[in-house]
Amino acid sequence: MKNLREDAFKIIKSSIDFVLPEKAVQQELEMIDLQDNIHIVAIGKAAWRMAKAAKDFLKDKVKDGIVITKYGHSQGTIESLQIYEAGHPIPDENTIKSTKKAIELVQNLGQGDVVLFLVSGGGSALFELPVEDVTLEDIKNVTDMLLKSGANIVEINTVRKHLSRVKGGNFAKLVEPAKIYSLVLSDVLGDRLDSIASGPAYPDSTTTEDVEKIIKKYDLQLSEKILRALKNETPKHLDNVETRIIGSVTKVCESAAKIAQHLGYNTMILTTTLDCESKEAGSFLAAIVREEKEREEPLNIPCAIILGGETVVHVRGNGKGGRNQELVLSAARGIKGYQEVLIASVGTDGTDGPTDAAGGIVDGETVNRLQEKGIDVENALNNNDSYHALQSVDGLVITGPTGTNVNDLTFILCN
Ligand SMILES: Nc1ncnc2c1ncn2[C@@H]1O[C@H](COP(=O)(O)OP(=O)(O)OP(=O)(O)O)[C@@H](O)[C@H]1O
Ligand SMILES: O=C(O)[C@H](O)CO
Ligand SMILES: [Mg+2]
Repeated sequence: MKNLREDAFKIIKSSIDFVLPEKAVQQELEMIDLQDNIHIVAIGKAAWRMAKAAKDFLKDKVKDGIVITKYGHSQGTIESLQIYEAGHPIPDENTIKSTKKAIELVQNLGQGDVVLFLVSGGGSALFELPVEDVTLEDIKNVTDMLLKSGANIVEINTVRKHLSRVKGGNFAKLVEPAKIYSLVLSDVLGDRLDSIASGPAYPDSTTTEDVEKIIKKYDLQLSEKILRALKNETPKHLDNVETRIIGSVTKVCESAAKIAQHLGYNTMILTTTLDCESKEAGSFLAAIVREEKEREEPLNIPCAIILGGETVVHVRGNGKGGRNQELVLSAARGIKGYQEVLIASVGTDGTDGPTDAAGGIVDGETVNRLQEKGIDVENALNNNDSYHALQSVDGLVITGPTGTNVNDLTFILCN
């Protein structure tokens, strides 16, 4: 007899453990021949763990460095490094303050110096100094607007890059003539290096014309001042950068599949590039569950069907939630009444939207339980209030910050 819920938590925990940054950072550093006097700059939700791994491996070769991560994501001091925490997903004063410190650290370096740049998702909010005339308040407003617009992360970052002195390759320019080795933990589908954390040390493939298209597509209401600032073009060529990807959503899907197999499920990775609306992904997953229960297709049961990616939410209500929570709540509608089924979805960083949950988990009883509590699923979805709905039926997955960030893992278990 399988306990699907227990198995789901095992799959979540073990597959996230598998993509923690330590091993990946070390393996990569073993292959690069770095001299002494290394300067570390680490940004993103996984910055602390990446920097700690680098310092533990390189030891006294590290001269100095700086870590900029989200509030609650650092785990103490690291010798020779300054540690900062800042606002995410909306940048704040500490974002600007710590970014200035990072610039101070690198701007007077010479040709023989090396910056080890450790990049992870979340970096866009945590590493920012706006172009002239644009204020932190402006950046906050534009970020909020973009995050709620339904634009995907590549589009969001296309706009952000053109308002920044560090994004879109501009940081690499500030580091010149020193060299940058960049190790990247990818949370962008397709691992687009100029999008991950808005590519501070990668030649930017997006242009001011792309920005204009995005503004039109999402009907973004921007002031004259911002529109003028968005005419800044980003660097298209960089000579001082070498970049390597050390982890991605594919890896977390592969490890989830391995664990599910080990737990006795027939297993399939359906996609590693799920990118539609969260609610629609939920409906689609429910349809797959029904197919399994009615016809045992595409896999014989017990089965685990695994998806990786990053769905999007058009936030229209004023509730609390995240894309993973919204996905499973939507899915709950389509699996109502089915026994021995489960759908889970989590952000591998441990935070889904502006909530303390990593994601959510639902089964065939979820909708009935919500009804008993007097909660209407459609209302909750319309108000983007998946967090409170799931909370009332023990449907939240809470891991705390995990120290990694390789996008979202979603899976179905059927027995
Ligand atoms: N009430 C809500 N319900 C559903 N989704 C929401 C809600 N409020 C915000 N969001 C979504 O949460 C997202 C931001 O949260 P989160 O930290 O999970 O993003 P992220 O993409 O993982 O961040 P990063 O990519 O910078 O690591 C926004 O894109 C927004 O669409
Ligand atoms: O920080 C960001 O821009 C996103 O997490 C994508 O990397
Ligand atoms: Mg992310």
